[in-house]
Amino acid sequence: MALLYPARAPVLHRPRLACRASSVPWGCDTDSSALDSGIALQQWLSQAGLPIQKVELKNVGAGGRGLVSKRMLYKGDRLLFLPATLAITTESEWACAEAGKVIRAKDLPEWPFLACYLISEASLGKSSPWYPYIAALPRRPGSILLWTALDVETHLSATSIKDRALQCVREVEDTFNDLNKQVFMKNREEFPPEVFNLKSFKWAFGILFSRLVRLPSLGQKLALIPFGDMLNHDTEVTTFLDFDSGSKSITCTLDRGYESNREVFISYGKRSNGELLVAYGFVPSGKNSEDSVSITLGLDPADEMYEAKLGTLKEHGLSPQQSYPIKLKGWPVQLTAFARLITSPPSQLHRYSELASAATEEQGRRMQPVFTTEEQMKAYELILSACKQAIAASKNYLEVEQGIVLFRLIKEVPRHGSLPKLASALCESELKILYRNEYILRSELRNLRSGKNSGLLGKVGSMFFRD
Ligand SMILES: C[S@@+](CC[C@H](N)C(=O)[O-])C[C@H]1O[C@@H](n2cnc3c(N)ncnc32)[C@H](O)[C@@H]1O
Repeated sequence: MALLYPARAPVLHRPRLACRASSVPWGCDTDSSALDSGIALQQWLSQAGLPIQKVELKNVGAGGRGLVSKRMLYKGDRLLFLPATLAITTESEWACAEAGKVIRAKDLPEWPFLACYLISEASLGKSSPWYPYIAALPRRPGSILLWTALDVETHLSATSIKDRALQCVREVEDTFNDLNKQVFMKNREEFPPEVFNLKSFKWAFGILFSRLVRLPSLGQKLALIPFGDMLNHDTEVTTFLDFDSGSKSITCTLDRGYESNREVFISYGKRSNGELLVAYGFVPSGKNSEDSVSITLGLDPADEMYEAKLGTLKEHGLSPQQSYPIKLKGWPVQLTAFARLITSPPSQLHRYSELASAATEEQGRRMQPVFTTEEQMKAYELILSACKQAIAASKNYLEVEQGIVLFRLIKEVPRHGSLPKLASALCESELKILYRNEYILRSELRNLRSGKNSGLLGKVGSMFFRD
């Protein structure tokens, strides 16, 4: 691939393999040394060409460190102007050239490539040109990778993100196992096991999950942006980091003004609270209009039309179990179509294909299958029962957890990290969405039974939302 911009590391220095530090993890302890290493990072960046900033690194409470305005900032102001050479991408030069040569020859996807790069540079300690940056990275990056599979099972079972969380942990482990077999074990001199192991891989992936950004102006290229990655997320903000071809630097343009000494935020993308927990290890406390709960419906194996429905679903690229995101404003039209198919009697065989098509992401946006009142009611009853089950699971988790918290307070048993707290916050935000949808569904069903159109759904048999 052609070089998009010069990608040399700031200080060119090629350490020998023997320089690798043997212990993992790297980075700083966010409770104590975080701000010091962050300030050292700022000094290093200024020497390497980062202009004087309108924001400075400070402790900001819930978000750990963040960037705070040094003076009044206005909508449209641009921040950072970080020279592109100070961003870590797949084009950055490897301080350990031998390891870089092996990895480049494997033509890896960006994520595992960058994970290997980060481990390689981190293990070189001060011999890596990125040392001041790596020293300021959290030793325990907040992402689901800090959790064990048992933690996820214990604390996220009542939430709709559990499967995604488990899949995420599994995929990172599988990627490590593949690389270990295919690359590390075959090149032990460049990839010693005390450095390239599952623990360091999870650390690197945790850093990538919680800090990597896509740069739209560079064809969605992935990059770690020192200092820019100290910006915390706000669900209402739309500002994002990008490469600016005029200044040949990474900047962001503010979508709003900030008074002096206020934390400045960017957006990590449109994500539900569950997705933020999995990738970034936090649940936002305020409103999140992108928040959603995944509702899963499935074909009933006892349905006499099971095979016919299954075949139709397959034809449309759907599985016998499908998950759809429901939001505060309601559920997607595709979910109604899927529920309609599941509840369809044999006499409706001729409509199965139409319903399966309307249950797909693509077609659901355009199609408006017409339902009779009775058909609509059956579909809503099914969705309502899925909501009720999810509500019961969340309430149960919160009750048990609150009981345990009381027990912990009495016994002064330390909590295991903040997992229960995060899981409880997620359960509470999911419950809000579930209760709202339960309310809408009940009202709709009441109105359908009495032959009234509630106005909540607009036209009966029409849509709820089409994103
Ligand atoms: C890109 S880093 C931002 C810098 C980070 N605060 C630090 O001290 O290194 C992303 C991490 O910041 C924290 N974070 C970002 N936005 C947050 C928010 N709105 N609430 C709580 N934590 C947040 C999470 O730990 C997340 O994994």
